[in-house]
Amino acid sequence: MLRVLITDPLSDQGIEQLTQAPDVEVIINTGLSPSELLEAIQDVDALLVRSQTKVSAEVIAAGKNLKAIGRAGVGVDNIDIPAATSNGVVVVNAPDGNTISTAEHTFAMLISMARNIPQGYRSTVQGEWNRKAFVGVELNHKTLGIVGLGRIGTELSKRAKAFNMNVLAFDPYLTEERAQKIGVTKATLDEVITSSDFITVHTPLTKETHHLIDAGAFQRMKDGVRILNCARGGIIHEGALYEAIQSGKVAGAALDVFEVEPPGEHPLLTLPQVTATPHLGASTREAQENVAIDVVAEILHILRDEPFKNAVNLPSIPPELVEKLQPYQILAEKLGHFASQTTHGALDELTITYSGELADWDTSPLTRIVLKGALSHYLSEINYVNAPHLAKERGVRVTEQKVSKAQGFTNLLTITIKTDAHHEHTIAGTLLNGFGPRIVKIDQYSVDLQPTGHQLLIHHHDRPGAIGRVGTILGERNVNIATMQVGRADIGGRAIMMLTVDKEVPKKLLEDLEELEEIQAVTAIDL
Ligand SMILES: NC(=O)c1ccc[n+]([C@@H]2O[C@H](COP(=O)([O-])OP(=O)(O)OC[C@H]3O[C@@H](n4cnc5c(N)ncnc54)[C@H](O)[C@@H]3O)[C@@H](O)[C@H]2O)c1
Ligand SMILES: O=C(O)CC[C@@H](O)C(=O)O
Repeated sequence: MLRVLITDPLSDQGIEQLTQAPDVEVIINTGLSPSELLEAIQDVDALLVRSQTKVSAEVIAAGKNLKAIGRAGVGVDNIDIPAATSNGVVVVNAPDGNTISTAEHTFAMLISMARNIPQGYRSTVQGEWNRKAFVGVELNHKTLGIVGLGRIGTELSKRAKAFNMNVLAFDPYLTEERAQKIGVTKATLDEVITSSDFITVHTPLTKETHHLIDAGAFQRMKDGVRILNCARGGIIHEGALYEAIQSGKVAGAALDVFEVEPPGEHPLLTLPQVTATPHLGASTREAQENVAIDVVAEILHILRDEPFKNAVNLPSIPPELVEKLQPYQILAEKLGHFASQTTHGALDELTITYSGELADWDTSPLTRIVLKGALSHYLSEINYVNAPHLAKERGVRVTEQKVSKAQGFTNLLTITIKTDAHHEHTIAGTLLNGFGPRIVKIDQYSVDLQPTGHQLLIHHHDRPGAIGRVGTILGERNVNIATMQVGRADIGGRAIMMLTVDKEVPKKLLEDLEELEEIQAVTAIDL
């Protein structure tokens, strides 16, 4: 049974998907203290959170069975991603489900700030009728500066244009072509800062964006500028914003997020120019349903070893590529696993050559899988999330090569492995239409082998009787040979036998085979 722990409030629709899954046990435990979380995480396969639960390195390390962390929403700054990666835990989020809600919320805050709606409401319910104190500004022809033109920034720009605003956007990944398509003006950060009447941030909180809008930036802004943050507390320096409002430079600020949440008795909240909401950007029925459904579907895919798309600590793969590469997954993993079992010593270098149709695709996901296969011989806690990280940590040099010719095959995946004991082996495999994965080459020998079960790779001299003697010894010890292939470099020279046997071959039997005069080496390989 797969155990999924939910520690933040999640929409019922998402939870239902889990409770209806016959292979899943759902544990809902919200509002846990850090020590309670350390206890609760111990034997679960997946953890589902929103933004409240702090998923620290300690929490991840305590999750001995933890395979996936799902974030019902976009921002994953409450999750220690490097710790998840090195522990082989996939982190998935639900990046699309709350985009519209957050863009609408930001726009709602923008209009209400321009027209002093919260201030006017507060005054009116207090019995005042003060029409002079709350004179606002129009949005028409004003400039909105957007920092971060991702999903939310883009949706916001559409709403701003509908109100006849000029939109300036700064995003390091924004091309001129995309800016034109969206209908915004591509700008530098400085242009956004110096030319906007309203400035809104929609970036993630990273080392680069932390305090991106600081005292220096406020000084360069237009007098009477209005500021919005519906992304993450910390992108705007709160102390500098306070000073800029006090000095009259900034006419208003609308904040949905704070550096520390809840902000408590925050100085900014004492200022009448500041309107605030308690991190409500994604708080609509629709957004919460969307993100819960999306993230639960992803978690189920991961736990069931099915393809998934929204991993934060894995590069995203376009669906059409997932479809193309999926049939190669078993081949890639088995080849990696095979190659590592044929060598002695610590893995030093791994060269993966993609030939034929494979040469035209982005094969980096297959490289992860080859690495996982190769390293699983050495490391038990390996998966395709942490495989590149663990390979790098151990100093394994990984090289990918692409060759359009595939030696007569439509596709060919070749792995060359070198160890510090100067062992080098090459193994190649292909995907045969209708027949699945096949190993077709071991070093210089051509073979045709299904990469499955217990295998014996025997290096020997090509002499009469050698094959018979191996068969006799195996038969005497009750080891049944299912298939056998022989390959040789030249008559009477070096040769290999590749045997598929029905059970694991005991070490003593391997040693006895090696005692035979014609035999040079015997390696048991489990695939
Ligand atoms: N208030 C809420 O409830 C709420 C809801 C959803 C998302 N969010 C937050 O909103 C933010 C944006 O979400 P999104 O879904 O649009 O994300 P996104 O990934 O689609 O967009 C982020 C954009 O920021 C850009 N960016 C990164 N670093 C930058 C930098 N230094 N300067 C300028 N641009 C930079 C990226 O290129 C990207 O285009 C995130 O921080 C997310 O956590 C808040
Ligand atoms: O869980 C929430 O409501 C906040 C979500 C939001 O901050 C996000 O980054 O997706």
